[in-house]
Parts: sequence; structure tokens; C-alpha cells
Amino acid sequence: MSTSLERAQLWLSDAYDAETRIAVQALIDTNPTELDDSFYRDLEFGTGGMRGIMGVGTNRLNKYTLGSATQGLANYLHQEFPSKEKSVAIAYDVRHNSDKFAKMVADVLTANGIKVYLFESFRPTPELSFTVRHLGCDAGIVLTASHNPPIYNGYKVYWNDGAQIVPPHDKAIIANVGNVKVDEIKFEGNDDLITYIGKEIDEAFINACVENGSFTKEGKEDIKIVFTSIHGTAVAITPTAFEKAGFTQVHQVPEQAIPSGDFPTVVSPNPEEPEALTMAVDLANAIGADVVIGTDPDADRVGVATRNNDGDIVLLNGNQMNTVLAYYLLEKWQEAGKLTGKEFIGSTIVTSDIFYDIASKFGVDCKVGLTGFKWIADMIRTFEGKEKFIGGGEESFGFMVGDFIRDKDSVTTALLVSEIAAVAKANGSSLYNKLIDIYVGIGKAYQEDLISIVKPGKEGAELIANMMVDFRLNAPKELAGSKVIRVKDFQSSIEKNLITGEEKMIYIPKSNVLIFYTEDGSKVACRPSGTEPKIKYYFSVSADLQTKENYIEVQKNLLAKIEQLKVDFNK
Ligand SMILES: O=P([O-])(O)O[C@H]1O[C@H](COP(=O)(O)O)[C@@H](O)[C@H](O)[C@H]1O
Ligand SMILES: [Mg+2]
Repeated sequence: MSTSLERAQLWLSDAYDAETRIAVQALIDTNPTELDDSFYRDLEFGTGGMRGIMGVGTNRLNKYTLGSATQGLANYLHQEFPSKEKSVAIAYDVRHNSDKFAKMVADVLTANGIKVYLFESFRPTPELSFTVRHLGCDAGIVLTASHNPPIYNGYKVYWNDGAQIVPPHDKAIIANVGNVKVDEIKFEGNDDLITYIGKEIDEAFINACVENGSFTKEGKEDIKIVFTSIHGTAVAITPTAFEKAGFTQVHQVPEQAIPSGDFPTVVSPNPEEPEALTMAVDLANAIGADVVIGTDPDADRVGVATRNNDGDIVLLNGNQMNTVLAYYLLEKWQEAGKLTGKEFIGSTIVTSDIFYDIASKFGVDCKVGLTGFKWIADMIRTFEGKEKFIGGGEESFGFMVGDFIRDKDSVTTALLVSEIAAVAKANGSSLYNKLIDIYVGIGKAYQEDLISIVKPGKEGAELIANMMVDFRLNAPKELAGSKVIRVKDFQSSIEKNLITGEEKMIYIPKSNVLIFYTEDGSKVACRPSGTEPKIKYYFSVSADLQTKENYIEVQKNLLAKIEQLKVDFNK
């Protein structure tokens, strides 16, 4: 394997433009650490596409890494569909360079004779997934790094069903990308092959979201909602969707309705960080709102906060939000007589096990995939025509309602969660109480939490890899005073019962993930993030819950248990 310096020297050839060569030379001359980090590896497709810091280098997002990825995709499309006229839809978010990168990517495709539908300005990621299906495209691309910091950008790739690519397509595209030499990238586009899209698609998309995310008008004029797009793409769509769905009291956070790749009013534009919703919560307190909803820059993630029984606004975690959403959808399908036993909800290995309880209550299946909504979308494809997908989610903030969009979708989710809150309020309850009702209904309360430890750069990646190796070599025997009785290793595809020694195969694709189960029912999953330089630990605990009145006490104990569990991992 060549060194970072050798790899960097290749970028000094004439095949690269002058600006790039100057920047690479400057790294070689003055910044060995940055040079190493920029060139020590190639960017890869992770959980949510290819993401990287913008800059020169093989491990950075730039004209050449995006160019070769797109040339590889074009080559693969020609291989897969040799005789048909091909088309690709392209969207982009509000980040720095996203618009320029989108046009550049469009040029590479048209230079390869592929027709492009390019959004005229920024749009949500779920709208792109919808568009691929709506226009019958062969693939789709979004230029976005989701909620990552402003220095990042990225490239999400969708196949013709509107789902992000999984094997074999991702591996095949990467293999094609690996064969692309820089002078083979066709940068000279053909504008005649570009069709700009916008308003008509927005209308179709919003109508589809409203149709799939609305079951009733009850309470929609009485619920007060604060919505923030956190400087991202949802601003162009979600307020209209709310209006069309019948909500009349939606208040936007004005400062955050301004699109900006600097995300100037937040530390991180990630609704999973409570700080990202501070301004929205302040506004909600000022105007007495019932619900707070915030979306990430590419509007696939959505955070929801609601009032607890003391009137304080509390942030629901991803599992709690997904619990309420999945349960409501199942209730609606049941009421409509649409549950036949051939339906399923989707989850991933880091989703709370409450999804199994909910599925069994309604007599549907709960399918489990690897982390990432692309694996939930994969289930829909696999069971298409045989079993019907109702909805799906995981630990992270976001949900997928039905199969018309094959990625998590904050727009439909925002409508649905607001409807649940509206109906609850109209019946003297609340979103918060709906969650507790579900726990009481299944006889068990759940609590989850997540720690993400950031380890940046090449050194960080090595540290994280070593931490996972260490967990395998020295697996914990006890967690928070309870014996570890079962371990699932998704890399070796083996589940081991530590009491009986029995081993079982795990039948989902391999991934670097470990899950430990303790005697008292706690579950801890460990995995390196596939989108950011982080290692993640997911905690899930549960306890019996018979009455609503006991919830606060039970929850307090569960939270204390999670704190105990965290001690072993927070290093
Ligand atoms: O970042 P997004 O909004 O595109 O979302 C993507 O990445 C998240 C974080 O993945 P990881 O834990 O590997 O960092 C996943 O949970 C999510 O399913 C996926 O769609
Ligand atoms: Mg996102």
C-alpha cells in the first residue's frame, strides 16, 4: 500500500486542476498531519452514503472524489441497463458547495449520456427518494452531509426504488469507482440533457406526504406547534405540508428559517442534540405551544419535544418517538381492517426491543436489519408483493411511513406526530401520555440512551477499531452489577449464550457491531458510526409497568440503571 505522501504526489499531475495541485503542494510542504489525514484512505460509502470534510485528497469531498464516484456510477448504470435511456434525479442541501457539487455531478452524468433531473434549488433528502420513484429514474443522488458539521459534505446514492444503495449495488459501484482513472472522469457536461425540476415535484411530494401522514382532521386547529428547519431544506416544504394537512397554528423559529451552510444559531444542526432545539423550545415556552418539531439540514431526521405532565417541554428520544408512531399507524391499519397477518414494521439492530412487543400486540411481523434506513428500505424491496410495510424506525431520530418514500422522512413524520398530539389533546390527553399508555398497554416501560464518543481523523479511526477489537478480546462479564449472559457479534455472525455455551448463526449481513445482554434484561450495543468519526454505545433497559401512576418512579429507576451502565463505557 502506498503512503499518504505517494498518494498525494499523484495529485500533482496535470490531470488535476491548478487550484488542486497548489493546495496539495501546500499540504506536502507545510502540514504532514493534514496531508496524512487527507490521503491515507479513500472515502467509502458508510451508513448514510459517502461523507467527508471538504478539501483536497482521496479522503476528502472534492471535485475529483465526487467526480470518480459519479463516473463509477455512470459506468455501472451503463452495465446494468445497457440498452435503455437512463435518468438520474439530483437534489442538494443548503451546505457550502452543495449546489456547485450538484451541477458538477450532473455534468459528469450528462457527459456520459445520462439524462438528469436536477432540482432548481435545495430540497429535502426524502423528496429526492420520492422523485426517483415518481419520475421512474434509474438512480438518485443527494449532495448532503446530513447533520454533520459545516466543514463536511457528502453524497447519498439511491437506486431505482428510491432506496439508498446496499449490496450488491454499493460494492459494484465502489468496484467501478476503483477502476476509474482521473483522466477518465468526463467533466464536460451536456446541458441539453438536464431538466430542472421544482414546483410540480414539490406539489406531488407534499400531496403524497399529506395523504400518507394524515388520518383525521381532529384537533388540528387546536394544537400549537413550533417548527424549526435549523437553517436546512425543510423550510421549503414542511410549512406548506402542515398547512395542507389542516394545522393552523404552526410557528416557525424565524432566525432558523434562514437557510445557511454555517448553521449559525446552533452548535450542531442535529435535532438529536437537545441544544439544537433550544430556540424552538424557548419559542414554545413563550407562546405556550404543545409540541416542538425540528429537522436536520437535509430534512430526513426529525426531533420532537412535547410537554410532560408537569407542563415542562421534554425531548423524546428516537425510540420513544418511533414507538408512538408505529403504534398509531398499527391502530389505524387495524381500524381500517387492513391487518391480515401479512404486514410488518421495520427496525434495526439498534432499535429498542419494544418494537417486538408492539408488533406482537397487533399480530404483525417485526423485521430487523443493520443500522441505517437503507436496510429498512431493503426489507420493503425484499418483501415487495408478499408482505406490506407499515412503518419503520431505529434509535436515531427519524421514521419511514409506508413505502412511497424509501428513506426516513421528516415531512410525513412531522405531520403524523403532530396529528397524534392533536388527537390526544382533543381527547384530554397528550403526546407524552400516549407514550405512557403504550408502555402500560404492553406491561413494560422502556428507557434508552446513547453515548457517542468522538475520535477524529486517522488516529481516531484506529483507536475506534482497537476499541472494538478489545471488546471482543476482553468482553465485559458483568454490566451494572448484572451478569452478561448473551453476546451477539455481527462481524462473526455468531450469537453466543454464555450460560450454556450454545452458539447460533445471525442471518443478516456482517457488520462491526457487538450487542451484550445481561441477566436483568439490559442491552448494550457497541458500534463505530458509519457517518461520523465516533464510536456509539446504545443502552436499553426495561421494567414492568402496570399503571400510569407508577411511570415516573419506574422511569427514574430505569434512568439510574442506564447511568450505572454508562460508567463502563464512558471512557
Ligand atoms: O445521518 P443521516 O440522517 O443520513 O442518517 C443515517 O445515519 C444515521 C447514523 O448512522 P451512524 O450511526 O452509522 O452514524 C443512521 O442512524 C440512519 O439510519 C441513517 O439513515
Ligand atoms: Mg439527515
